[in-house]
Formats: sequence, C-alpha cells, structure tokens
Amino acid sequence: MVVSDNEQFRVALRGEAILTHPRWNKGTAFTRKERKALGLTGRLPDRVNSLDEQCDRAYDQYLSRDAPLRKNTFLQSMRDQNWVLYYSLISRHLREMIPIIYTPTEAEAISNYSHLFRRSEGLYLTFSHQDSMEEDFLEQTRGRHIDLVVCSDAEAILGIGDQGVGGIGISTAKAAIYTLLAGMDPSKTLSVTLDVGTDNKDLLNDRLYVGWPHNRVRGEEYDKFLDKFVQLVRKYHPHSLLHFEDFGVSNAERLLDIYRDQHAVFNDDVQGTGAVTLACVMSAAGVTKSTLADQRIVIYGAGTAGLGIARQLRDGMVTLDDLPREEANKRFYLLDRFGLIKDSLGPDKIREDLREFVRADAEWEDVPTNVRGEIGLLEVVRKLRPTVLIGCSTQAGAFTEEVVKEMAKGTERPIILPLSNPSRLHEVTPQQANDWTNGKALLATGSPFPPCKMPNGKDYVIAECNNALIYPGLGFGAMLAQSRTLTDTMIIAGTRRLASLAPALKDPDDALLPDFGDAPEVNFEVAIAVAEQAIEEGSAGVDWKKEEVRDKVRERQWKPIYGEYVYDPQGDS
Ligand SMILES: NC(=O)C1=CN([C@@H]2O[C@H](COP(=O)(O)OP(=O)(O)OC[C@H]3O[C@@H](n4cnc5c(N)ncnc54)[C@H](O)[C@@H]3O)[C@@H](O)[C@H]2O)C=CC1
Ligand SMILES: CC(=O)C(=O)O
Ligand SMILES: [Mg+2]
Repeated sequence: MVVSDNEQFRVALRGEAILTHPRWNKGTAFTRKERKALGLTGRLPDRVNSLDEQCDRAYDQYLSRDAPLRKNTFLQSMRDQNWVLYYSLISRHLREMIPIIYTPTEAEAISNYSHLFRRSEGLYLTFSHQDSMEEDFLEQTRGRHIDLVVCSDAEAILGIGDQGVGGIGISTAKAAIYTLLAGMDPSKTLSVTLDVGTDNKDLLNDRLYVGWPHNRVRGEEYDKFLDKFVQLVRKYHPHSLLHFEDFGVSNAERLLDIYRDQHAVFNDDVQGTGAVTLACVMSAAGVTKSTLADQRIVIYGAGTAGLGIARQLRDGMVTLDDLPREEANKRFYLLDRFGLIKDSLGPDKIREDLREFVRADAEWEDVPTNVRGEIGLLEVVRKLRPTVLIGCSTQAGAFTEEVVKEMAKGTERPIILPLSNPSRLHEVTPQQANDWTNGKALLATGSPFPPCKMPNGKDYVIAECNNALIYPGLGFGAMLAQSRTLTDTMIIAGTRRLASLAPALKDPDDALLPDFGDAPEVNFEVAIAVAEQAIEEGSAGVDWKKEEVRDKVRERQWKPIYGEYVYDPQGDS
C-alpha cells in the first residue's frame, strides 16, 4: 500500500474501532465528511487539524518531557495511537528523535520493560506455550500480507546483554527504523519476541517481570523452538524477509548458516554491522589514500559484531581488492576476553567460527604476556601498529590513552571506531581519541556523539557507524526484488553505494559516513543498489529492467500521509 495525497481507502471500521486503530486513526485530522460517515462527529472536538498542525502540537508535547526515557515512552504511546502522526513527526525531527526511539535511549526502555509495560506491541512467542505457536502466530497474521518479520530472542540486546521478554522493544524499534529510513509499510511488518527465558538474575528476581520466569532454554530444545517459528514464517509468508536481531554469540551466525539457503534471512548484528563498518573503513581508506588490503586491522571484542565485521571487511578485500581469502584473513587480529586470539588458547577459548582468524603463536614469541599467557591490547598495538582499531567489546574505556598514542606512533591517520552501544559503553570517546592523536584520528562511533573540537578550533563531525545506516536499505531492496536470499554480493553492492555517499570523499576533514539526518536518502540508494544486484545476478523474483529500479523503489515506499477514507463494510480493517 503506497499512500499518496488524496488516495482513497475503503475502510470497514467506524466509531471507537477506527479511533483506536493506529493504522487508520487520524485523530483530529478526520475530515467532517469522514466524521459523519464513520460515526466520529460526537467523538472528536470540533476543529479539523492538518497533519502539520498535529505535528506541531505533538512536538510541543514531546519537548515538555525532559528525560530521554520519558520522550521515548511518549513516542511509543503515539505509535500505539496513530502511525501517520508518529512517523511524520519523527521524519520531521529525525536527527533529534532517532536517538530517542533507538540507541541509546531504547536500551534504557528495554531494560525497564516490565516496569514501563502498558500494552502489547508485537507477537510474543513463549517457549512454554509452544504447542499453540501456530495458533498464536495466525491470530496476529491471518489474512495479513507480511513483508518483514523482525525477531529477537534478546540474549544480547544493544550491548546491555540478556533482557528476556523486553527484547520485543528492539524488534519494534528496528521495524520502525525500516519504515522511517527505507519506507517499509508498517502494516506489513511483524515484530516478534522469542521468549525462551532469561539468565538475567535481576529480571528473574523482579516480581513485576512480565516474561516467562525461567532460565534461558538452550541446546536441542531451543533449536526446535526456533525452527518451529522459522517454518511458520516460511509457510505463511514465503516472500518475507526474516530479520534476526540481538541473538547471542552462540546462535547468531549459526542460525544464519542454517536458514540462509531456505529463506531470505538477515542477521543485522553480523551482516548489517559488517556492511556499515566496511563502508566506514572504505571511506577512511579514501582519506588516507590507501586500499582495504593495505590495512592492519585490530578488532577488540570477537563476539557477534566483531566476527561479522571481520568477515565483511575480509570479503571486501577479496571482492574489491582481489586479495586471496587466505591473504586477506592475515590482515586481522582479533582480541576477546582472553586477549589476542592465538593458537595456544585452545578450543575451550576459541569458538569454532573464529578459526580462520586465529594467529600463530610463533608470530608473538617476542611479546610479553600476562600470568595466564595472554597478550593484551596494548601489546598487540605496540607490535603491530595497526591502521584500524575497532571496538565491539562493551568495555567502556578499553582504548586507553596509552593504546591510542601507541597506535598513533605507527600510522599518520589512525582509524579508530569504538562501536559498542549504548553511548556509555564506548571504548573511547571521540574527543579523547581526537585529543590523544592531535586531531589525526579518523573516527566513527556506534551511537551518536557531538562533534570534536580539532586543534585548529574547527569541528570534526563524528560519523555514526551504526547498522541502521544500511540495514533498512539492504532489507527493503531485497524484499522489493523478491530475492530468495540476501546474497553476500547484494550486501557488497549496498555497501559500495553507501561508501560512495561518504562526505569524507569530497572533503577529507568531513565525516566518514553520511549524517543520520540523510539516512532516508542513503537507504533509498542502498535499496536501489541491492535490487539492481539481485536482478543482475538472477536471484530476484521480479522481472524489472535495471533502469526501472529507481522508480519502482520510489513508488513502493510507504509515506506517512493521510489518505481519504470511505466507509465500506467490505473494506479494509
Ligand atoms: N554500531 C553498531 O551498529 C553495532 C554495535 N554493536 C555493539 O557491539 C557490542 C557487542 O555486541 P555483540 O557483538 O552483539 O555482543 P557479543 O556479546 O556477541 O560480543 C561482545 C564480545 O566482547 C567480548 N569481551 C567482553 N569483555 C571483553 C574484554 N575485556 N576484552 C575483550 N573482549 C571482551 C565478549 O567476550 C564478546 O565476545 C555491543 O555494545 C553492541 O551494542 C553491535 C551491533 C551493531
Ligand atoms: C546497533 C545494534 O544492532 C546493536 O547495538 O546491537
Ligand atoms: Mg543489534
């Protein structure tokens, strides 16, 4: 459904039913004719408002809330009431409001989920009710056309760990970002929490916790539960995109591998983060006039995001710089809680999926270790003098002054990307990294940060290297092209398009990635690149010509505009 001005809808709802339906509700914007036809004249105050007037009023109400969390709950309740107003208001204040409905504030909302709970916001599939999963699923989706399913089991939410049933908050936030930044029709999205319990003791001990009060289910039982859900999505919505968000490290990559050939699946933390970081490093390499293959890359935190980034950067070197895969793997040095990932750590400490990035001990014989034989970040940086340092460890302050200064000794423009969310968990603040390198560092962060003051007094704009700059376009492009899978080459095509839009390409002192205020245009371009690539490689289910793609994508974007309603008992509801 693409809404344009004056588009007419036949709706089967009247009275209270239409006023309480967020897809159809217009509040004071119902026209006099509609009020009469839909039984609303006595249910609304006299004055008919335009959408502009409604946005002005809503913005004043928003501003009257001081704390970010209060602003978040205000917007949340607006979404429950009126989608057009919600998306229209946020689109008008995108830079200001994205941090409120997404990282960092959404993390706070999720961690308080049970205390803030007001009403259902998606599909809650609970392990203990798995016998009725199909029934529960159909109850919400029967007769609906679903293009996008966003699901989370909430084991690793936005850097704040296991949040149990509160994971519904990340599914709804990510789905809302698809609508805001790519134009996904919200009536065709489904947000799901897979409540398989939680190991978060605070939640389990909280008498107000609204999720299933049970330890997290793992192993075969978990896999069966997940499979049952994925097969329902495949059966009833075979052309949908299934987006996985914030799964734990033992499941994220594994589930992607299991299902990637069966359905169009996408893991945002692995693939979305990998893609935006590749674009960011391409942009920084443009500033330093080097290639991807020239980089020596240290990744601190080898979890879901860390591994996803390593693989995507590696694939970038292979595809864009023609480097053999083995050669490309050697450009990476991954560290986790046991320090540098090297052979002698053994299988207990090295996950199988990290295998191709394990370093040989022989390379490090001359480097001091701690009492447990581990090699820390400072030692790695001292020996290697990396050109790129990426943080996805959730360890605030891990990039110390010593580490950053040591890095700066070996490279003219150190590329430093503290990507952990929320803001309080960043490995280094941009201003610190900037000060410690005399303004030489090329920086981007995972959550929004204000510009840094450079030694020359100018501002250096800090790019937000967050997967939201690319995943909506990747998913929307794949969905529109009706691609059976979201291939690695489609992701690379979207990434290259994003990198081509980096402000630093035109001015090396400018941000490494486009501003979030421009994220809708950026994701539009990404969606086009992805759909074009799907068509070119034959994975698309549509028979568009490449030159038609731009117009097709534009035509299919949902816009927050009110249509005109006509009452029809056989119409939509
Ligand atoms: N900017 C972006 O777009 C994204 C940012 N992130 C952020 O990245 C961070 C990590 O997320 P995930 O990879 O999903 O979590 P994860 O839990 O899978 O990975 C974190 C890793 O850091 C390691 N770690 C913990 N303490 C450490 C220490 N002292 N030294 C070195 N490593 C240590 C853990 O062992 C784990 O392997 C989170 O803050 C998350 O919000 C994640 C996805 C996207
Ligand atoms: C941005 C995101 O996906 C995360 O922090 O998990
Ligand atoms: Mg995530």
